[in-house]
Amino acid sequence: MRLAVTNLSGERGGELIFSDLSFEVGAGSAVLVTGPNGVGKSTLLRIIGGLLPSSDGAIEFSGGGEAWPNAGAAAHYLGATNAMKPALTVEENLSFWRSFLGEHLCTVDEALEQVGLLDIAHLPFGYLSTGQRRRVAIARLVMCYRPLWLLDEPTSGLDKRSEAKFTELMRQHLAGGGLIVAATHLPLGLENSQELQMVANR
Ligand SMILES: Nc1ncnc2c1ncn2[C@@H]1O[C@H](COP(=O)(O)OP(=O)(O)OP(=O)(O)O)[C@@H](O)[C@H]1O
Repeated sequence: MRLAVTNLSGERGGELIFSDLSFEVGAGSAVLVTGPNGVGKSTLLRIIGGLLPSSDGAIEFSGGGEAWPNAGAAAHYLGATNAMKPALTVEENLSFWRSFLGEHLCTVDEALEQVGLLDIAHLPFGYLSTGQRRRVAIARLVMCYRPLWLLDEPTSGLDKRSEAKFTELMRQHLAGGGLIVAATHLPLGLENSQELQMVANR
């Protein structure tokens, strides 16, 4: 599988944020998107995931067959807000995502075990600390398969131990032929990665 981004432009609120951006990433590899605050890293991830329209250029996802016909279908998107309902328990949130996403790799309990949160599965998501919330969102990635992981500041709020565990999970994903595009201000500890430095458009 391969993701190719060619001459991509993105805008927010009618204003051009970046233009002529091109890169490719293949199976087993990661792209780390870096650059100053506001340069458009999150915007880029959201455009690749099909959550925002591009204003120009092309995004091609090849080799995914009928199951993954485009980048949006092939992607898990881990954004800043974690995509969980605060009033539902951790277990209820992940059970919803498991039935919604399909492509099961493991059960809810096994996913929570992987991020070390099985003991708080009964708590409402809204009670959790910042780092615990992030770890529940990471459990979603390992519970249901998607070849392309789009990660927005994935280690934000994680303690050292959780960060190391997440690096291990990203390595496993890459070793299984997965792809990662991550916006980050911090190194993620991945060997098979290239950096895409975004620079201000204005
Ligand atoms: N809905 C919106 N309307 C107008 N401008 C927006 C909107 N959303 C974001 N922006 C602007 O788009 C620009 C790019 O934002 P984006 O979140 O992609 O940056 P980023 O590189 O991810 O920043 P950071 O490193 O702070 O996370 C910023 O200047 C932001 O203020």
